[in-house]
Amino acid sequence: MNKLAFIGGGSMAEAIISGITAKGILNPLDIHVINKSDCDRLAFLQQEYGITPVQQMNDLLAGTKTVILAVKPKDVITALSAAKAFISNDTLIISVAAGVSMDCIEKIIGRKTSIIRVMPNTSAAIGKSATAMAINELVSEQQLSAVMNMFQTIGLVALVEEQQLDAVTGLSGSGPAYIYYLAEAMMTSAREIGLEDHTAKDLTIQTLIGAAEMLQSTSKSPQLLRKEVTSPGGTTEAGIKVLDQLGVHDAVISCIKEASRQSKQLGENLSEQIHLESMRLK
Ligand SMILES: NC(=O)C1=CN([C@@H]2O[C@H](COP(=O)(O)OP(=O)(O)OC[C@H]3O[C@@H](n4cnc5c(N)ncnc54)[C@H](OP(=O)(O)O)[C@@H]3O)[C@@H](O)[C@H]2O)C=CC1
Ligand SMILES: O=C(O)[C@@H]1CCC=N1
Repeated sequence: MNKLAFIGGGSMAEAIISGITAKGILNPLDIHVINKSDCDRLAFLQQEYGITPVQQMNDLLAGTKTVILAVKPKDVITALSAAKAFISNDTLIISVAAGVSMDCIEKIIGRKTSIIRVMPNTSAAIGKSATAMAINELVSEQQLSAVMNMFQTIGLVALVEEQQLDAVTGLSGSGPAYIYYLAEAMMTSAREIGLEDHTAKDLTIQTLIGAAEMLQSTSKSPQLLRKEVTSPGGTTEAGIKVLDQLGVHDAVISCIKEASRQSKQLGENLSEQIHLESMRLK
């Protein structure tokens, strides 16, 4: 891969760019990025990572066979409609857009091409993304291997079926936000019970890192690890009792199911929009 084109230079594009430039797998100048209108953002990405900002879609897609679609689902039709004239049968489209099916992408560009749907998360910025990807039947072994390699430089990669991507989105695509939500609550409580901000922050972060690394490095289940922290009649038991009374376990399950449902909904909304547009043109 000698040129990589990003349609959309927002948070997710930055996380991927940050991760792959840090690993040096591509010359930053070979990463070309276009936005809808935010030129300041492109200038920032250029200054921070050395990418090449682009203003016109034909310039973005000239001389590349690999495009990363990194716009919000609601912007996919406009973005791909502007791109489709410059997309050929051997272009590989890598889409990170939540919920947007390969079928929708093919309908918008009006042809079949290789498509890889990828659901990374923003921890890609530090090489720690939990990424899942699904491929269509036109993706060659060489394309899959190149894209797997690229995303493996920014974290763990799992290959899944396309219909599993909504579940992935609810779990690990949105997942960092759930952990930040927990961290916010831990830090707020720490301040309220008398700790300095910097101490609360350091202890919270180290507790999250330590717990995550314990989960990764031992074969013990989360339940067993939790039991090991919980002394009968002790502090943890008192705290967890409150979480149970407040239904936090069930709330987390509902949260992930709802995020996954919304991923599906975003895809359905787009599909409906494409259908209405095709009826209008008839
Ligand atoms: N953020 C996350 O944690 C994750 C996001 N995703 C997915 O990644 C995608 C992007 O999300 P995110 O980066 O957060 O969104 P952002 O809003 O941060 O970025 C979207 C970018 O797309 C650009 N854009 C919009 N329309 C067009 C267009 N027609 N042509 C070119 N560029 C365009 C915007 O440019 P401008 O500002 O000029 O309008 C903006 O820079 C979404 O589909 C989301 O589902 C997937 C996994 C995790
Ligand atoms: O919130 C969103 O829609 C995107 C998809 C996964 C994470 N962020």
